[in-house]
Amino acid sequence: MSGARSSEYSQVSTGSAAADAAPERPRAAPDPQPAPALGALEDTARRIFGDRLELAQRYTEHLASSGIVRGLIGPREAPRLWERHVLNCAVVQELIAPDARVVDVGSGAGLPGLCLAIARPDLAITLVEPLERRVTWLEEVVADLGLDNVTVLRARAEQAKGQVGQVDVVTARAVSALTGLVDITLPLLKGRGELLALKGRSADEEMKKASKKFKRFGVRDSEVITVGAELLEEPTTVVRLVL
Ligand SMILES: C[S@@+](CC[C@H](N)C(=O)[O-])C[C@H]1O[C@@H](n2cnc3c(N)ncnc32)[C@H](O)[C@@H]1O
Repeated sequence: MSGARSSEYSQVSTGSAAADAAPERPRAAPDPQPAPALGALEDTARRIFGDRLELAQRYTEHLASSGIVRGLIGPREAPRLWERHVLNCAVVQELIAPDARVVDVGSGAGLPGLCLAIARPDLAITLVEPLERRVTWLEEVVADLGLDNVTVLRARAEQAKGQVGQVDVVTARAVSALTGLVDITLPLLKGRGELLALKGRSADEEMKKASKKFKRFGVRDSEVITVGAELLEEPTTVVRLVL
């Protein structure tokens, strides 16, 4: 594409913790940014990632450099990659059972899928992402980090059912409002498992609107959970639907 290279910055749903990451369309590719130093967050990050923290740092460097240059994340996100994105996503690990098979729908720059794969090498994670440019970036990062528990699948969620096998948990962040998200994610569970949708302040309202569809999909239990409150200034809100 000429001059005005099309850019696909990570867009986030209204009211989410990362709501300020609104899409932008600059005329030229933005400059790479230095990965933000952990600083005061180092202890927290060590508690979340343990001895995998160096891998998380390398991932954050990818986000700040090629992730920004190639339009997967907005340049204004660079200074707050840790608290708004990487740590905020990684704390969701506490909701996932050991050795679970996880599908992250609409992974974009690997949020939350890559954060979970780094924090939890026991998980088998498939990143489902339709856009080629994002898939290429994800494959490069997965190879560089040596994450052998990750598969990258170029597909829309609606097409992925036959390709992902049995799934225990589907994750999604900033892909769609819950009422649309249930349509594209719950079929992947084939009648058994959980959706963990990372949401913001709109979680309760989204749950209310989507609840009309729950019976149709066999949702047995639903709740809005806050995770990471003891670790993060701004904890993560998760909608959990159990089939
Ligand atoms: C706003 S981005 C969010 C990316 C990442 N989850 C995050 O939180 O930064 C939405 C992503 O969902 C992907 N997407 C949109 N519709 C999808 C679908 N039907 N199935 C799978 N992915 C989809 C887009 O290509 C994009 O990468």
